[in-house]
Amino acid sequence: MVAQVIDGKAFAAKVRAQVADQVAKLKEENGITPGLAVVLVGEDPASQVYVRSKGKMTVEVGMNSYEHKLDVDTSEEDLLALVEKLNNDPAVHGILVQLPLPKHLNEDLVINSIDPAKDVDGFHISNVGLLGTGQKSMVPCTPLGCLMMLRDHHGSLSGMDAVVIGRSNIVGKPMAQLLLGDSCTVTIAHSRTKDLPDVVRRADIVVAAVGRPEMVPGDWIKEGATVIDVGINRIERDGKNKLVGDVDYASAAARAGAITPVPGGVGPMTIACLLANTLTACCRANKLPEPEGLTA
Ligand SMILES: NC(=O)C1=CN([C@@H]2O[C@H](COP(=O)(O)OP(=O)(O)OC[C@H]3O[C@@H](n4cnc5c(N)ncnc54)[C@H](OP(=O)(O)O)[C@@H]3O)[C@@H](O)[C@H]2O)C=CC1
Ligand SMILES: Nc1nc(=O)c2c([nH]1)NC[C@@H]1CN(c3ccc(C(=O)N[C@@H](CCC(=O)O)C(=O)O)cc3)C=[N+]21
Repeated sequence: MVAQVIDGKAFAAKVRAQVADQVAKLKEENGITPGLAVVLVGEDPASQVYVRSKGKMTVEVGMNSYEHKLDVDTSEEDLLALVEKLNNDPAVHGILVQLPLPKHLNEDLVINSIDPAKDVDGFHISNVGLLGTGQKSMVPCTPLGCLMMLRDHHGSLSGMDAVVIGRSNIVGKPMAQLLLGDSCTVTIAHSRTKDLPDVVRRADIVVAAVGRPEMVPGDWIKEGATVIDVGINRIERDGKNKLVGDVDYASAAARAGAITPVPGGVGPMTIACLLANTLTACCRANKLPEPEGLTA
């Protein structure tokens, strides 16, 4: 089987166009412009790239972008004070604190200090609890993007066997919750999983979120399965810097029914969903109807 390529880049452009339409409508009919604040502590080069491209796309869909770049040795007190200021700023509808934070800062404490209504990453314990109990919440962007692509490709996911490799709070766990919400039979695999190849071979849907370059080979993939590759790994090959996923693309594409590429798959969808979440947060804050098709 030769897999159909799921074009995350094109899908993300469609989502952003939908967001842009709604933003224009909000401005025209209600005089409101959604605002997204992104906080970056330190100078990690990869994080700087993401923050820059988030800012650019935020402006492209007609929203206001507020970037806060703090010194690598910023104190927890100062960071919490900035979050509090953004919580109280009516022009800010979404707040994202770029992770990972430098080691001296308590990530859980900082994330849980964000107003849950502005937590467009969906990482606040209150949003995690709402998602886990099937209530309206802010849904983490990367898993939401993966779910949108899966629903678009399959229609219903009901009854499918899904294996999520990775159990992080930002990808693996919320991804599993969303798949369960769509009535998949969900297995969460991790570094202690026994017989990972056999576990993956059972899956109709494989979501790989590990952070190990090309770890999943094609012979783990059931013929015709759908493969969603979340991994973003920078490697050097033939003297060149390359971006690869957690899946060995060539061998997996030879067996899968559909597969997301890296780059151009999950990454662009993550940013599109961040903008969608900011729009949703803005509508909720102003007690306006929520955009359709942009939430889980
Ligand atoms: N495209 C996008 O928008 C995004 C991409 N990413 C990328 O996704 C990847 C995962 O990110 P994240 O979830 O934050 O990573 P984490 O490092 O937080 O989690 C990795 C998970 O993989 C598991 N794992 C590690 N080694 C193995 C192994 N050999 N076999 C099975 N499982 C293993 C770990 O298990 P254990 O818990 O037992 O240690 C852990 O649960 C990274 O490449 C990251 O860059 C992340 C966010 C967004
Ligand atoms: N609070 C927080 N929220 C996040 O959502 C968050 C975070 N912290 N920290 C880092 C990870 C990673 N992440 C990516 C977003 C977009 C691409 C992306 O657009 N990737 C492009 C390629 C980009 C490139 O070339 O480097 C692609 O896959 O096509 C990748 C990774 C969001 N994260």
